[in-house]
Amino acid sequence: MMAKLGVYDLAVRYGKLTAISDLSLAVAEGERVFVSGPNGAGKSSLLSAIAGAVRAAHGRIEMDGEILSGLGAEAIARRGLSMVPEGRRIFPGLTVLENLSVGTGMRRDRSAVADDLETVFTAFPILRERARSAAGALSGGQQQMLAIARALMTNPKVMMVDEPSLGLAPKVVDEVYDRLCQLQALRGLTLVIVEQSSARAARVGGRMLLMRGGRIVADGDATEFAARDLLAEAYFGGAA
Ligand SMILES: Nc1ncnc2c1ncn2[C@@H]1O[C@H](COP(=O)(O)OP(=O)(O)OP(=O)(O)O)[C@@H](O)[C@H]1O
Repeated sequence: MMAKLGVYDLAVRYGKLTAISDLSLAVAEGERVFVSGPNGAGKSSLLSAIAGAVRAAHGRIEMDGEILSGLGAEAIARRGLSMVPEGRRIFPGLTVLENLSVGTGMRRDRSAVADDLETVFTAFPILRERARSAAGALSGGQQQMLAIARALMTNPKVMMVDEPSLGLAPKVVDEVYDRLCQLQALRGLTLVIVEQSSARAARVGGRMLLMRGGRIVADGDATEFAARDLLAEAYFGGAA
């Protein structure tokens, strides 16, 4: 079967620094894939290259067999792939509604935009309640929901989320993942999520990739990684 998302022999460089090398990856439609690994492993670079936010030095990226590499970020988003960047990057001075409307300008199907707005408000009722509030006045968890909701406004088939847990309390992280999983089920989304915690990934469930030095060094079910990390913690006291 053709992969929903295919990455072939990808390399990303920043000047002399190689952030990603020889990376290949196939993600099936509807799959949930966690990407883990230490700081600097290349997780954000992988997502950014797929989304067209950074240029690949070489390699090929395909969605549904169509080549995405070389297209700009907006063209890629229009084809149904969107990214929620690390640190959320919402516009704090704009209202929630204005934040959600950013990026819908490129779409001509206004009634579909209204439908998508309704869908995200149904998925995140708090955003409907706070529609006229400044985004900067939302809590951290609500800002993360807004960032996810904004990415949904381009009606993606594949969504990538860079560290949704960052800076959030565990209970809030639970809620963010509950919403993400609901949305995935509802829309048949394919999800790629950067998540440092194997325990968290195992709890949510899915496949997990471990990156190190710009490569994928392990690929399996998240529960296996969590079990391994627990074992390492028991032996080495948390140095996993
Ligand atoms: N814009 C950039 N310019 C130069 N070097 C960069 C840039 N972005 C990332 N790097 C470097 O590329 C390597 C991979 O970084 P990347 O952010 O992709 O890793 P990461 O696994 O997402 O790490 P983190 O968890 O810290 O975000 C690191 O050595 C980083 O310093």
